[in-house]
This record gives sequence, structure tokens and C-alpha cells, in this order.
Amino acid sequence: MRYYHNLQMIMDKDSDMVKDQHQKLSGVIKGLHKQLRRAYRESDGDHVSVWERHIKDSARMERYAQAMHQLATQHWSVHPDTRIQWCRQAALEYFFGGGIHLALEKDMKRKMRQCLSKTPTDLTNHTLKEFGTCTSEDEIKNNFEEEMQQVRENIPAKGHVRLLDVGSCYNPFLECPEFESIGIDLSPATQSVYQCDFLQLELTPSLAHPPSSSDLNPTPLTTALGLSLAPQSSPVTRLPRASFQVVVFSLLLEYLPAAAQRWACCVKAHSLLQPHGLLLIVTPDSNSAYRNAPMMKSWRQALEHLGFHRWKYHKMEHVHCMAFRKVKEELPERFPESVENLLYIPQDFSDACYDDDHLPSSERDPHGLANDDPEHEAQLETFLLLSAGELPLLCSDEEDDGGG
Ligand SMILES: C[S@@+](CC[C@H](N)C(=O)[O-])C[C@H]1O[C@@H](n2cnc3c(N)ncnc32)[C@H](O)[C@@H]1O
Repeated sequence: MRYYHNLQMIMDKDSDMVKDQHQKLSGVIKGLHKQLRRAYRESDGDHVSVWERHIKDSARMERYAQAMHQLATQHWSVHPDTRIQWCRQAALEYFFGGGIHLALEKDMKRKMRQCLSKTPTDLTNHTLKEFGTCTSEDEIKNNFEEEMQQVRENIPAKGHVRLLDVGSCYNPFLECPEFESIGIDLSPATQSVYQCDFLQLELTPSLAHPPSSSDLNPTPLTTALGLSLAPQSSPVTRLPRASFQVVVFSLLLEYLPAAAQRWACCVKAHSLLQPHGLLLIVTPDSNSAYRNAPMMKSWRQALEHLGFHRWKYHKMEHVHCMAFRKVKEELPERFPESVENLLYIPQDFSDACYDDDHLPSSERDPHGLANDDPEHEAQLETFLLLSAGELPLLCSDEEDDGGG
């Protein structure tokens, strides 16, 4: 009896220590996000200078990287790594489970409905641009068959799905055999991740001969992209357009304090993707599916302006998971004014989350452990604290095009 009592005490103590450490680690994450947002707010919108100062603080970014790595691999590893698994499953369903085919078929039917419901005089410049000169059902079907054939030829072989994980930290997709995963991060936590500031990444013209999926022995992606074999020590400063089939932003966008920076990342992702490629976005939110539904709708609109179509959406307990497919090859020439503001996060509007001047400054409180957050500031934090454990499906958007 006494033995079990002692064992219980040891276990309680252990569990307190784990909780304590968990809180410290999530404090490092939370502290950095908060400091960045505060700096941005005080800069009067000058996100460029804020970012320049931020990326000089390599010691702080390294602390963050280690904390994130530890949280993800030690504290959350007791549960399946669901955000990563969700991304993996989405990409597999899309490329190998008929997802892409269904999505294109839906596009074709939509075009057919819209195009055929118009009389020739209704076909304004806009609709002509959108639907070409298709005026008959047969023509639309033929175009679809041609496009489908091209898509089939370009579907990557398993093992060669080219995936760019932005803000990768520890390259979790390296363990997925279906992908050729390139992880990039401001401050890599592991050797396999390339150092890269995605905001400053230059885009070069597409490769004349992109690594081919029909090729039995395609050139390794790193070779094709001219990347070094020593990732961490070799910053990536440029990448060719249209060289990836999947781009992942897992817990990336909310790190960036300005909506304009989030927008810049999405624009870049569009350029880096091949036609019909997938942009996978995971963002924290421990509220119910409906609480931030307007924000998700707004993000969707932003991405649609860029030429993406939302294919799949799941609200899990602590995160929103979204898959957008690239449906237009070229970016539009113009965007609506202030379109970037569509990519807002609740903290953008909240004065309260900066209302902590009475607390030690982040310099004096380098781990951001002060427990001062108002509720809405707590999305990532709750996610971090509750861990990405079991993330049951709470909501899936039936209106999306085929992804369930
Ligand atoms: C919350 S962590 C997410 C890590 C990982 N993706 C995951 O889901 O566990 C955010 C990561 O984004 C990285 N990051 C932020 N801005 C970046 C940028 N402009 N370029 C590259 N990485 C960036 C940070 O260094 C950090 O490692």
C-alpha cells in the first residue's frame, strides 16, 4: 500500500515537473510572438524595420527554435502529431486518392453550368476571360479531358512529392516517405533544416527541366534546386518558381506580426507551387469552430484573390487545418486595396494584449513567462499548453471542392 502511495507521489511530482517545463517552453514561444507584435504596434506600421531588428536577434530565435522543437517532439509526442499527419493525409488524398481528379471534375461542371447558362451577350469580357471561348458542352468536356491528361502525367510518384515546409523548425515531414521534403526556417532547430528567411527569399525563373515524376530516377530535389548538402550552415536565399507540389505553413502565419507579411508569404507560396499544387495552412485556435469562422472566411477570400481554391478544411480541437489548391497559374495583375488585411489574426486588433507595460519588459522577462494574457491572446498559447494531443474533428466544410 505504502509502495503505491509513494509511487503515486513520484508520479505526481513528475507530472508537475513536466507541466512546469511545458509552461516554460510555451512561455518562450509566447514571449517572442508578443514582443514582435508589440514592436510592430509601436513602429506605426513599419514592419520592415521591425523584422530587420528581429532577425538580428539570433540568440532569441535560437532559444525559440529549441523550445519549439522540444515541445513538439517531447511534450506532444505522446500523442500522434496530428497537424503533421493531417497535412500528410491531405496531400496523399489529393495526389493519390482521387482528390485532384474530383476537384477538376467539379471545376468542369461549375464552368459548364456558368458558361452554358449565359447567352452570348452575357459573355462579358470577364466571363470570356474566365471560361475562354467555351460555348458548348463538348468543348468544355474536351478541355477537361486534356487538362486531366496533363495533370495525370504530372502527378508525382510516391516518394517524390516535392514539399516545402516553411517555418519547419525540425523538418517533421522528413519522416514521411511519400515526400521529398525541404524544410526552411529563420532559425533551424535541426541539421536537416535550411536556414532561410521566407520573407526575403528571392524567386528565380522556373527550372527548364523540373525534376520529373514520370522519370523512374528523378534528380533529387536538392540537386535540382542547387541546394547545398549541408542545410543548416547554408542559407537558402533563392528558389525557382513552380518547383513544389506542396507548400506547408504549419503555425507560421501567426508568428508574423503584420498582415502584409502573411500576405507576402501566401503570394510567394503561390509562385513556388506548380499548377494544381497544394498550400497547406495550419493555424492555432482552441475556440469552437464557429467563434473565428469569420476569420477563416476572410483568409479564404484572401487566398481566392491569389488564385487558390479551398479544397479541404477541418477544425480540430486546437487548430484550423486548410488545404488550398492553386487553380490559376498566374497571379492577377491587380488586387483589391488593402487585400492583405483579410489575413488578420485576432491579436492584430487587440490593444489589450499589449497592455502589459506594468509587467517587466521582455528584456527583463526574456522568457515571456508573465501570466498576463487576455483570453483572445491565448490561441497559440492554449494550443501549446493543452498540446496538440488528440485533435478530434469538430467541423469540416462541406462546400469545399471535394476534400471533405
Ligand atoms: C510555431 S513554429 C512552427 C514550427 C513547425 N512548423 C510546427 O508546426 O511545429 C514557427 C516557425 O516559423 C519560423 N519562421 C517565422 N518566420 C519565418 C520566416 N520569415 N521564414 C522562415 N521561417 C520563419 C520560426 O522560426 C519558427 O520556427
